[in-house]
Amino acid sequence: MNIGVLALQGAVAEHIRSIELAGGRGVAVKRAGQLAEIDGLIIPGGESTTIGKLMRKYDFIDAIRDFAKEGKAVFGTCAGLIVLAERLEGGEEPHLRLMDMTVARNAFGRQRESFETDLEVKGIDTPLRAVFIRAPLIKEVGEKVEVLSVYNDEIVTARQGNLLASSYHPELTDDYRLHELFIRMAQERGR
Ligand SMILES: NC(=O)CC[C@H](N)C(=O)O
Repeated sequence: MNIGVLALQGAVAEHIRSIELAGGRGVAVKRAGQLAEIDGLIIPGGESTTIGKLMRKYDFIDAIRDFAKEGKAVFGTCAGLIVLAERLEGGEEPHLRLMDMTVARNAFGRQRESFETDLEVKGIDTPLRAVFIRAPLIKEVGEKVEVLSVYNDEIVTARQGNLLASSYHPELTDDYRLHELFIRMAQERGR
């Protein structure tokens, strides 16, 4: 499976490493034309406002929306989750509007800006090591969205068909099982 990582800003090399550990081929995606060559796309963590601006500038908005509507898999991590959301709290302009969820940015506040924890995730047999960095939270989801994990009663991993989202950074540890799950999602389209 060729898995692209949107390479406009953020944690690109780390995702490529995790994709390769999970048995996929990682590709840095810098132009919208490259979407034709990949089976799944990861939108990395970083700064969502910046990623959104660059996506508009380099014509990625409609291109990624079409890619997802064809049934190809898309995975947003941290800032990437914010970019996937249909709605953002605080009246901020959403970006791709693909996943039926309302997201709060920087939802952990200053005291707990960054931390690591072990998370139960549906579909993964033992807890996943997760790194949260100024992480967003999913405040509300539509009926097509399946909640895959919660942390302190808040939703931090979710799936809607071919779309996957995590509040945390799964690429900053050696635990690449969420990348394995995503590669399986990308394979489902190929059948
Ligand atoms: N680690 C991250 O991706 C942080 C996301 C950042 N807080 C944002 O709003 O874009």
